Amino acid sequence: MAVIIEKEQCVGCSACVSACPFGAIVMEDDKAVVTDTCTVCGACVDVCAVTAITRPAAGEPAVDTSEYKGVWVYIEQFQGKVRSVGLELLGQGRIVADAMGQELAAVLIGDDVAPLAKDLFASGADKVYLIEGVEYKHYSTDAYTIAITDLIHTYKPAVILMGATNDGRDLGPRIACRVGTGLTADCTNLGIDEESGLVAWTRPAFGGNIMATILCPNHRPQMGTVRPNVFKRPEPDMSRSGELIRVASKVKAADIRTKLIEILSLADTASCNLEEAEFIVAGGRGMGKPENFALIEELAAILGGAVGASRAAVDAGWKPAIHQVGQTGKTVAPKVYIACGISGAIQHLAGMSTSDIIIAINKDADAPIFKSADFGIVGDVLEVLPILIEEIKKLKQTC
Ligand SMILES: Cc1cc2nc3c(=O)[nH]c(=O)nc-3n(C[C@H](O)[C@H](O)[C@H](O)COP(=O)(O)OP(=O)(O)OC[C@H]3O[C@@H](n4cnc5c(N)ncnc54)[C@H](O)[C@@H]3O)c2cc1C
Repeated sequence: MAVIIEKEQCVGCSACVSACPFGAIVMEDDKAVVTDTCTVCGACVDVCAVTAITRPAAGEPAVDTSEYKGVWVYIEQFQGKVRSVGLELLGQGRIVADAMGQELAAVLIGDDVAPLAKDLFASGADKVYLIEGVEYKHYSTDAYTIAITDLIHTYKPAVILMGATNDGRDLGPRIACRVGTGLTADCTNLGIDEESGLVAWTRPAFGGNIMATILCPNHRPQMGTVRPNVFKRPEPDMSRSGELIRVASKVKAADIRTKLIEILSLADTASCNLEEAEFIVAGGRGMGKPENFALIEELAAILGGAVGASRAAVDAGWKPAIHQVGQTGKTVAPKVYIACGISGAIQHLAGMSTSDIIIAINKDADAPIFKSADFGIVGDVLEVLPILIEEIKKLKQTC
């Protein structure tokens, strides 16, 4: 008996090879392969970030799925402010919970964050599980993993939704491994599978060439990370209230193996903070060369927004991948999205079509982007952008 490696899921990072104390995992064609010397110690399972490795089912206790009830949303907060993705997921979690006939709960962890609970009730939560303590003041993998894993063992939720953010991508797979369930990472949609009543998690697969819908029938909780901006935040109803459940912290200082040295101000990274931005100015191949992105950056800075890029611009090395918007980039939903020299390929639209207002600048009047745009300017982006920048500067002076 050996651990099971799903070759399709394996990303070839070889973390499992390094973690295995018995040398029982080897790389073959850039994929991990397990050999007969595997003792099923689980060291590889713990380090696999994409949950490609599982322990064999034989001998494992069967999960009684009927014991698991309720839909949970992990609420990410930073410096005492709830991140938008948590509220977006509460909105969709409410729909899922209602369809399953179950309660919706928010999991809120931090130092002195209890006042945030009222916003979570207002956004649809029936319950808030609150874990407070100085050890949770800043996110740490160890403290938050221990806290949520313990909460799951105690209260047994049926479903857990997390943002596919840096923190959620760190926490989700780790917790899923600890509680012995599966995780669908980086979902772009979710709903209920009518036949089974299970959560149907949808995510791009095979490099974005197909959309896969994934079910988790045999293990609990059903877990997934969902990209920010996929769902709209629900309108808060401040008359709603719910049950606040305070849970004692079991984390000790010695459990936390990392030390926070410095928090870099968001101002330093504002231009690539696409998921939270209200204004995004994005450039594509039509910008012509990397130097021309200075216009995009200038307009974004004047608007206090972020800089986006199409995959063509990223592939050309004009902008780092962190700026890419689209199916294999970030999903964004700003108030205003200005697409400059971007044709409007379906894979780009997949990441920005829920923006409130889309403005397109393109020299080709037949470019597909105009079909999705609220406002279109047919013209050379290198002529239009300087005029736009000057006019907005003038407007700002008079306001
Ligand atoms: C599996 C897969 C995943 C993908 N994921 C993504 C993704 O996440 N994000 C993404 O963006 N793409 C993605 N793509 C690529 C996508 O299909 C397109 O190739 C890409 O979006 C095109 O980028 P673009 O619009 O900048 O370039 P082009 O399609 O080349 O369009 C350039 C546009 O600029 C206009 N133009 C040229 N010069 C000027 C000028 N001087 N002034 C004004 N307009 C001008 C042209 O008329 C044209 O419309 C993916 C593709 C695949 C197969």
